[in-house]
Formats: sequence, structure tokens, C-alpha cells
Amino acid sequence: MNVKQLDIITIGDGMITFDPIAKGPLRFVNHFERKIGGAELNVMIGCARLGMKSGWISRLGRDEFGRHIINTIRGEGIDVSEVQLVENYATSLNFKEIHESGKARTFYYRQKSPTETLTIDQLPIDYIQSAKIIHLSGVFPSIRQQNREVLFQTLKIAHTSGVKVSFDPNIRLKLWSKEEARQTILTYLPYVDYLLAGREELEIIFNTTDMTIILELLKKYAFEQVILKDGASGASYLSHGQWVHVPGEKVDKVVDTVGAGDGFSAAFLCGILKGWHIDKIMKFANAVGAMVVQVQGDNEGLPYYEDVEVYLGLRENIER
Ligand SMILES: O=C(O)C(=O)C[C@H](O)[C@H](O)COP(=O)(O)O
Repeated sequence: MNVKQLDIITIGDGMITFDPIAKGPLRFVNHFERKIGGAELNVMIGCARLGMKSGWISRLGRDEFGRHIINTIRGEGIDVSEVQLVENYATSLNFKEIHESGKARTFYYRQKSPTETLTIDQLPIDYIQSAKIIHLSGVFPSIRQQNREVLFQTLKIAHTSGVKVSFDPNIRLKLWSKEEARQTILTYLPYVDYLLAGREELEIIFNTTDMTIILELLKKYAFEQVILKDGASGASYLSHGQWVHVPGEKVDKVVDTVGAGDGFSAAFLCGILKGWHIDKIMKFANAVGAMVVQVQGDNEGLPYYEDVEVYLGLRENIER
């Protein structure tokens, strides 16, 4: 029998994320803070901080930005043995634009992502089989046609090896159309154990805004859990064909909502690995989402396990 080495792994594109120092249209912003980002990577950072043995399968440019990302991720305690820096590719970039109103836009520069060198024959099968859970998202297959097949093969490897599959559709319409997203994601769903989606994403995948129809269609799959992430209002889980809503945790001041969904996913998977009851998992995951929105940056607000305990009032907060 295969001895599971890692709790959780992922496959994804890592990016340098440039956070604007000033608010308003990007064409007038002169200064940025260099950070790192990428949906799947955010989840792994969250998992590592919560104490899970985490690993990331990826390709970065063999450039200064690629080195910065791999060093940072290694520093977070994430296994990077399946991350390669490839020649003649630039590490992907993401520029964020934030308006006074709080509205934000993202400008990706990942058309020629280094992950396109991660072909099916390069998939580390033993590594995938060595994990308890693999977390995948719709970002990786949206970057390039070839990535869709790579993810499909990964799903099949995981499924046949007893590795649980978690999937967040993370539909980015700047990267693919609704139709492409729908067609691709529908082929993935039969291999998914934990589906963590937003309402709009479910509407795109099932091509209807009618929640009764969506609930009927969800029944066709063998999901162990289906989670509806609903931003500030909290999240719901599916139980006997009905949503059970778990309200979000109190937030003093929302600073930046980007990354809250990824934080929620990391915390949810932590709870799954700990074998908790779903109500406890949801409360914990909502707390992590609420903590993330109070910090600027896609992953800077992802908490350590004991920080969540303090937030939930389960551990004393000693300030000085
Ligand atoms: O990789 C990408 O394409 C991204 O967009 C990176 C973003 O930081 C996360 O995907 C945030 O996603 P949420 O947690 O849903 O706010």
C-alpha cells in the first residue's frame, strides 16, 4: 500500500502580483508592491500555514521572479520538489487595479505561461499518488488548451489511486469563455470529491440561474461535499439535496477581498483532513475567509492555525 507522504498538493501557475500603491486606473499608477499570487498557490500557502504537509507542482520562468516565488514558497514550508524553473519562459505576471470605491480589476500577463511545458508525460504520477488530497482549480486549465488535458489526466490518476480531489472552478472570464469553462469543467466533475464553488460559477457550469435545476443536476455526481461560497454572508453546504447556510464571521474592516475564497478552501480542506464534522469545518473556513479580507494582498492574510483559534475565541490572545 502506498504510504501517503503529503497531506495535500496542487498544480497551478504561480505569478508575481503587482499591488498598486495608489488607487485608480492603472495607467496613472507609478508604484507597485511586488508580491506573489496564483489561485492554487494561495490555497497551498493557506494549507501550509494551517499545518498541513503541502506540495506544489508547477513550472516557473528561470528568471529573477521565478526564483523569488520558489524561494518564498519553500520558506512557507511547501514542498517544491516538483517545481521547475524553465529556460526561455518568463514567470507569469498579474497587475491589480484598485479603485477608491473598492472595485478592483486584474490584468494578467500569462499568455505564455511556463506551465505550458508541464505536459502529460511530465506529470509526476508517484507524487500525485503520494498525497491524501489534490486541490485543483479552473485557473490552470483556462490558461492554455493543453492544460485542460493535463488536468483531466491528473484527475484520472488521482481518482484511480484513491487520492481525494478538491475542485474550485475559479472561473476567470479574462482567461476563457463561459462556454469553454462549462465544457471543460463538466468533464472534470465526475472525478471530484469536494466541489467548492461560487453561485455564479455554478450558474455558468450548469448553464442556468435556476437553483432548483442546479440542485437536481448536482445530484448526478458522487461528491462527498458541495460547498457554495457566498462571500461576506458566509457559505452553505449541501445536505440531502438542500443548502445548509452557515453565516460568515464578523469582520471589523474589509481591506481586500481577493484571496478570501482560496483561504476558505484551504481551511475547509484542513478540516476535512482532521476529520471534523461539517458544521465545525464551515465555521473554521468562514473564520479564515473573514481573516483574509482584513489584510491587503492575495495571501498575506492567510492565518496560522493558532491565529484562527484566537479569532474564534478558542485560545487566549496575549498581545504583550
Ligand atoms: O490565479 C489567479 O488567476 C488569480 O486570480 C489569483 C487570485 O489571487 C485568486 O484566485 C483569488 O481568488 P479568490 O480567493 O476567489 O478571491
